[in-house]
Amino acid sequence: MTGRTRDREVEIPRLEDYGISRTTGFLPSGAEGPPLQRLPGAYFEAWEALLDSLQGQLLAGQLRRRVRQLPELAASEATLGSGARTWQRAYLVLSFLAQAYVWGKNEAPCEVLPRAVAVPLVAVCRRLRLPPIVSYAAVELYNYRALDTAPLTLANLSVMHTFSGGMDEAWFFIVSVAIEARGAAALVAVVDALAAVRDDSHAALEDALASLQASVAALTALLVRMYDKNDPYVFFNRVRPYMNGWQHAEDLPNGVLFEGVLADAGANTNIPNGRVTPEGTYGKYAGASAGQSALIHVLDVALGIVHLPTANQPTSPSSASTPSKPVNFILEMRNYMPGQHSDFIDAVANSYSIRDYIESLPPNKPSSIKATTFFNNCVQEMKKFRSEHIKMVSVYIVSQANKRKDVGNAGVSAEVQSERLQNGLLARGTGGTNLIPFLKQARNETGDATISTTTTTTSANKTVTNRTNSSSSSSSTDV
Ligand code: HEM
Repeated sequence: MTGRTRDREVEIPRLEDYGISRTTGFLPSGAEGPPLQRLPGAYFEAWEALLDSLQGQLLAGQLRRRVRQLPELAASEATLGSGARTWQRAYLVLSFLAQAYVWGKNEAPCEVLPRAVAVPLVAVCRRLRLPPIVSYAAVELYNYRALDTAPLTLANLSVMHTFSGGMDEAWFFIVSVAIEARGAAALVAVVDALAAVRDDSHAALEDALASLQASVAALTALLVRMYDKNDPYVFFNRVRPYMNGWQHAEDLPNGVLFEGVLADAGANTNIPNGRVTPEGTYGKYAGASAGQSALIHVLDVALGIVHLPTANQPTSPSSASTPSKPVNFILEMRNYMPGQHSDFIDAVANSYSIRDYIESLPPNKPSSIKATTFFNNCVQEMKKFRSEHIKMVSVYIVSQANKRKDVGNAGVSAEVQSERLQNGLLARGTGGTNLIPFLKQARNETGDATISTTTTTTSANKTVTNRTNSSSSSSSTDV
């Protein structure tokens, strides 16, 4: 051990300790198997049967009535057992029913979630350490099914549930699942890179970073496959409404009342965070977003990419002169991941800093420059991923929002309309973010993690400790 590589031993997280697979990453697999396609036994049949007919019930305008008629079933170890898959399946079923209930189909949203769904949903979410609303885990991680025994690629994936019943929505989910599966190799590379830092092994570090770069490039290649089978009009008008939450929803200003969820249950962090009433507790939660993918967070943390709170932006026309409080959307999304997965992000953050290690290498040595180049290649790939993602958001959200007739008020110039859209009217993100400026900030912050090859080190005897997130950051919004 040399002082240059570390000043004290820190832990390198083991994937298996966090329920993460070396082949499927954050997607459930392994000894407990893939996600359950149905809860076992007859007890939960009423939930499953209603989910089976979700689209039909929504179209007939009957879903809400049917939810109100559900029996009050208990979600506990006595009914769900102790294995993770039953709890994950219960979360998927209940969060889909809740989401469909609240938004309906071309109906006004409903503010009160009946106790037959609200109470078990909160119980299940407490167990999984998730908020009681549909999330990336529900629509992606716990929702996939392999068509065959082959690896989880786009050619072998299917999803079990959608809200619209359409193929565009299925493809929207499938692309993310394929990204998660391909991301498994990136997670392995991150852990290998941390071990290489511990061992002060340049060769191992270069191997790990090369693998990481290739993986991130593959994620971007998968991302752009979105265009193949997800039509932007269908996505914007038929799919995206069901991804919405009720943290900043104009038509649900109080959030949603979780009927039967009472104050004492609120001690836990995942419980509705709003007003308590005799009927239940109000909660305000963001909707489902791939910003909740732990994979991207791990890559950011491993590369020393730091995301700052989003710069002040007005959140609605009426508040145009009163900027909103800055929010760190990306950090907040860690509350919307299964607890084990956000624990893993923390464990990577608390392990060695790959970036600090490379910055501490002796300057101008070919080996230092080589390691820096491998590292920067990874950062550049992450930046490319975010650039492609911004283009995609422009196609799927900004352009679609621009086409909506009600955006173009007479007398408002096209320029002002466009600016309004960009600043978060119809183009507001699922989680209520001011969309494009926020995404550009995240992309620019990614670039900030680049290490200069001319100033590879600050001092030859600098020690590498656990992560300090030393990257400088900008909130510039150049395109
Ligand atoms: C039609 C395709 C997509 C659209 C329209 C879209 C839209 C959005 C929007 C609106 C946001 C802002 C946050 C929010 O409020 O939700 C966001 C964030 C994000 N999305 Fe997507 N997204 C798409 C596909 C994906 C995919 C497939 C991934 C990768 C798994 C992804 C990864 C992310 C990440 C990591 C963020 C957080 C911001 C960042 O870290 O740069 N998105 N996306």
